[in-house]
Amino acid sequence: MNPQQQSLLLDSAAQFPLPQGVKFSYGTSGFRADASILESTVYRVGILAALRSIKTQAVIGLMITASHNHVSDNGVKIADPGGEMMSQEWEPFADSLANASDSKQLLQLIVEFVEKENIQFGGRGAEVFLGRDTRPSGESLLEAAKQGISSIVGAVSVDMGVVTTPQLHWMVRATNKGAKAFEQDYFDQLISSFRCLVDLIPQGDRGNNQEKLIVDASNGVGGVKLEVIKKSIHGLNFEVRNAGKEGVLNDGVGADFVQKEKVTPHGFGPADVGIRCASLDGDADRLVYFTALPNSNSKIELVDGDKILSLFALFIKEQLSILEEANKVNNSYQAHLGVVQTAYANGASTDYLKQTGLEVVLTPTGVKYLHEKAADFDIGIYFEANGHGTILFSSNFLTWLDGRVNELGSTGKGSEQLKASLRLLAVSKLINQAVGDALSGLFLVEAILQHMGWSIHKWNELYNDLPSRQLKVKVVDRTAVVTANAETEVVSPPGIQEAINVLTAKYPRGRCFIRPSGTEDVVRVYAEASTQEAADDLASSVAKLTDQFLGSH
Ligand SMILES: CC(=O)N[C@H]1[C@@H](OP(=O)(O)O)O[C@H](CO)[C@@H](O)[C@@H]1O
Ligand SMILES: [Mg+2]
Repeated sequence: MNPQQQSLLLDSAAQFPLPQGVKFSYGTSGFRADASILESTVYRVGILAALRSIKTQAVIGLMITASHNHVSDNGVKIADPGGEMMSQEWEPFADSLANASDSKQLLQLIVEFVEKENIQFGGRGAEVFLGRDTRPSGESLLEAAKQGISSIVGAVSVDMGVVTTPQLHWMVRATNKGAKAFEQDYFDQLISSFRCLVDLIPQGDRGNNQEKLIVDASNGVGGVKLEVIKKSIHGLNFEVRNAGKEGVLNDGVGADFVQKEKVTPHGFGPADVGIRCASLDGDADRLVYFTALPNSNSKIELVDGDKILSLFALFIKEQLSILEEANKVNNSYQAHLGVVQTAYANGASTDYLKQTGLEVVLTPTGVKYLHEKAADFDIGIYFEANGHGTILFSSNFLTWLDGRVNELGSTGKGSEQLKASLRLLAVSKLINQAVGDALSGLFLVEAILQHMGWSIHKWNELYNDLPSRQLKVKVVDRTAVVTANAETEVVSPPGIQEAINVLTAKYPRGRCFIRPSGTEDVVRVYAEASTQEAADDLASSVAKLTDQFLGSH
């Protein structure tokens, strides 16, 4: 690093002092905190993004959002060249940068890291795409990010404006693949692949497309984008509520609220009972469906990420079996389909998926783990119960599919196989290949429901969720809980797992695990059993146990 670069960094960093008494940690969702203390963090993540871009020789994304959290919070995270979350190898560097006490220490950390990683300045420079959600603090934090990026000589930032998190990831991925990546290109891809799926629905099966869908947009960026898409999309009748014009972001609205509270969000009333509704979170990377129950005090039937996954898996399996019929003759590609869940997936969903003959893999909580695992398959479908997920297609499989389409299209034969291939290709374009995306997920759900001719009720009846309960326990040191087997077993402190097993065995269909949260200073307890009372009981007795073993605050 030359002296000119070093003095540029020193001068610029001095304008973003670290707030007193806070410790930042790059968790499952990047850095997150009250927006008022985040300027230095976002500035430093700007530097990090520029370095990452030089290292990878590719465009990197920097997103300013705190997703479903309170409107006064904000956060920042990095998208890697393929649009995925930043490599975990760089997380410790992110942590030390964010916590460097002054500009001298910051510079020293950067100099050492640049040397260790052999980051070569003076090549093609760095390019960072910036995005932010609708939070009012986003604008000033964006300035901090720009300053961080421009403190690296030759680095440039491109402001994508107010976008959903998945849009920014998509733009990074598309640009690095040499494709067009403006917002309009994203919309065009969603709209045309949705259209393609709807046009491929066998005649006579189109039933439910006139039934209205209502989308709760959490008063966030997803609502703004849906209103734009609504102007150009055909074949779907939907209304956007909580679009951000009046209400407060994530306040009694949105996917996180609906999934946790299991009641209708603000803006929904008795007139909506029985209607198919969807809910996005604040940065539109989570999606759940619900329908309000009659005479029930706003209670809902929740159709969560597990059921979205099940719907996608069924549809894809159906298309693959059409192709496999033909493969018996052609002896060609055997696509490896797999689904990825976490321990929070409802046990009934895992049983259902296995019974349908699907390969199910569990990973620890956090999208980066699920995404990585899903990428091992030709078609890997992953979802967290909270509604974050997507479908990944391997490039080998897509190349094979393209070839199939050309072959079948030119001979005019095998129209069922041609349609199945075209459907799978359309799904690969509709669904975001970079990260879970509520908008693309929503259009895929809608296309599949139309294809199946299913109502939300029929979809919800795929299986019945086991009653479950989640609790949080504040302990002295949550890192004392060490887990194994995708967080389903505690290996330390010793003895606690045996005690959990004894309690769990008392309840029919009992299942229970504890793990330290990656985003809050708590240990989470999850329990499920055949009745709600039993699930509640099991959760509270394991919470007590956790408290006994780990001591409360
Ligand atoms: C039980 C639960 O919902 N956990 C969430 C939550 O992680 P925790 O590590 O449990 O705090 O936030 C993550 C980031 O948004 C999300 O990936 C995850 O699913
Ligand atoms: Mg989110």
